Amino acid sequence: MPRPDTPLIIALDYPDLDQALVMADRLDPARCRVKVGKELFTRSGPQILEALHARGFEVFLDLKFHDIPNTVAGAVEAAADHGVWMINVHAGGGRRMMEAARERLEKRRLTTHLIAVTVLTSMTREDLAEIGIDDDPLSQVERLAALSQRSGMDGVVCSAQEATALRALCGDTFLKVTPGIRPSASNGDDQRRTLTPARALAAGSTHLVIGRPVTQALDPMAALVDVEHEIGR
Ligand SMILES: O=C(O)c1cc(=O)[nH]c(=O)n1[C@@H]1O[C@H](COP(=O)(O)O)[C@@H](O)[C@H]1O
Repeated sequence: MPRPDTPLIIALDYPDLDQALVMADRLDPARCRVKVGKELFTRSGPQILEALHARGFEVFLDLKFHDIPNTVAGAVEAAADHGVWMINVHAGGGRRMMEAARERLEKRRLTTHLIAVTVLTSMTREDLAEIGIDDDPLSQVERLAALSQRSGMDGVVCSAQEATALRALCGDTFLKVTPGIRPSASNGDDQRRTLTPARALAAGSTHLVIGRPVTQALDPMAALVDVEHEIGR
């Protein structure tokens, strides 16, 4: 199966396997990747990964591990053993945690992409202040992205609003996976640091994570085609 030549990752945020697969069956694995997150994986377990792989999809398993180094290294190894395309940890777990995750994958020669979440796209400067970080999201994202790169991550999750700054800081090949993508007509839901698909790509995002604007649309496929047109695909 050739790698899909697309930056699009569709978030299958559904409460069970059946609903997720109804959506997956309407998508083309040559035109997008899919993301399995905490709710779906907690309900369905690895079965959903097998079902998506059988349909030819590359899967981002988004479980955002954040724990002591030894625990995260084991969790990352278990996730990568499912043969997924990408997995993630929280950069806030620190250098030793990220290095332990990277070392475990290297020891096992597992080639899944390993990236770190910087500042969640739902968070604002005020949210950061409430957890004791008196700084703007961009500065905190830059700090965590630099640490992630030094700790052996392949890239980060950030808002597309920070992608241009991270391109300058970490280079073109460092992955910038950006959720919080909102076509101009849609509302932001619980997201706070958003950008449209076209502006996100122009800013330097390497991958766009899109959930509700597609999955909750009256016609999900039409919504996806609109996004593809917007980014010139
Ligand atoms: O790691 C993620 O994927 C993630 C990080 C982040 O900072 N913000 C964020 O929204 N996400 C995920 O990206 C998806 C965004 O979905 P929508 O807001 O519905 O487009 C959800 O599955 C989130 O769990």
